[in-house]
Amino acid sequence: MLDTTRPSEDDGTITLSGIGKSFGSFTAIEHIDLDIRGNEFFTLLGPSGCGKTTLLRMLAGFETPSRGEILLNGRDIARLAPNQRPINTVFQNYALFPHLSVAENIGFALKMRGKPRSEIERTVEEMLALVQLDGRGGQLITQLSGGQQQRVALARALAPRPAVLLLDEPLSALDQKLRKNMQIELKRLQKETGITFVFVTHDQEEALTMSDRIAVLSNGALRQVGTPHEIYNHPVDRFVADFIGETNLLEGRVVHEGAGRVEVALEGGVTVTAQADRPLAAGRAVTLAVRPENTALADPAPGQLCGKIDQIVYFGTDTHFHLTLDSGVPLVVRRQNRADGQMLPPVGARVGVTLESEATRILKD
Ligand SMILES: Nc1ncnc2c1ncn2[C@@H]1O[C@H](COP(=O)(O)OP(=O)(O)OP(=O)(O)O)[C@@H](O)[C@H]1O
Repeated sequence: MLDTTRPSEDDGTITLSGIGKSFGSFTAIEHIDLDIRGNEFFTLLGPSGCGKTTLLRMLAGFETPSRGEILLNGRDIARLAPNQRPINTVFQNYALFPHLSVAENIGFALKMRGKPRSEIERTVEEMLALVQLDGRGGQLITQLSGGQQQRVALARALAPRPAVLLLDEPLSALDQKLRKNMQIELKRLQKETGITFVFVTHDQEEALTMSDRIAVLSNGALRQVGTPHEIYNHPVDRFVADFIGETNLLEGRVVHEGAGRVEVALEGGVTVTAQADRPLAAGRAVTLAVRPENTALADPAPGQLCGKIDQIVYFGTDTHFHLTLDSGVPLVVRRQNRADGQMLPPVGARVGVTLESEATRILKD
């Protein structure tokens, strides 16, 4: 139904070059170069205060960059007013008009633009179907649940068919279950409409599930841009490794010069194999990152990482063992639960730990 109006491949392409934003003497955004592709579900992810909202507000036009260019489909839009940009925003609090009906809310922008009544009605019907609220057009906003209001907010933002939809933590007011449903729903809407979505969240799990690509920000700077798989499995530095999912960090020194598979002597003297994406000199101090799911418990043996179990946390699908290694460093081992009543070592037990060398990475710094 929407295919006739589907944007073309290069529609909704955003290029940020040298973008920065200062508030007085405070620099909220350092210097950002970033390409967001047309038809992409792109997520800005980072802790509170890292500059996500400021970046989104510059895309929307609510904030003017202190420096740099914002190109949309090759055209500089950095100094255009919000309503002159083919960009719409869905806010955290929906910002719906409570005194208008669902249909009037969805058709609002079209009416303001003086579109003919028949066109508005047709688009509103299409949008209601798209967000699965068929037949609800006549209801008042106050008669809807939180999740339904969120759908109306989405439909209203999509109705003028913007090239880009900005979403600022749009799911944070919803309870956990509804939030999961809306994540799937948003992803479907993005694929169905072909509109570029730029999504802001501080929730790493949400970012990993929904995005085509993710930009991880901290302190107003980009740390890494990549697919969820790249960000999760190949974090470039300690910040990204620590922020995305749970990660064990271990300090050590390179035993022999090399790249690719490298031997690292850990604190405490045990040697393990890890992946390096650049040549490293012998003796160089490095940090290793390994996910709990890429470690396993073993019988303690000489020359192997060993430690004591401090705590066991059961999660249904898996169990987390919190250990203190003999070197004093903490480490979490995740073990998938099986239905066969496996014997698990108890708290206080001394155990060995193995690391999957393919999944143990040497970080940049
Ligand atoms: N108008 C402003 N004047 C001064 N400082 C501001 C202004 N807007 C934002 N900042 C500062 O810029 C930094 C980035 O804020 P921003 O709202 O972009 O962060 P965020 O990553 O979206 O955080 P959150 O997840 O908490 O919303 C913060 O330190 C904030 O205090």
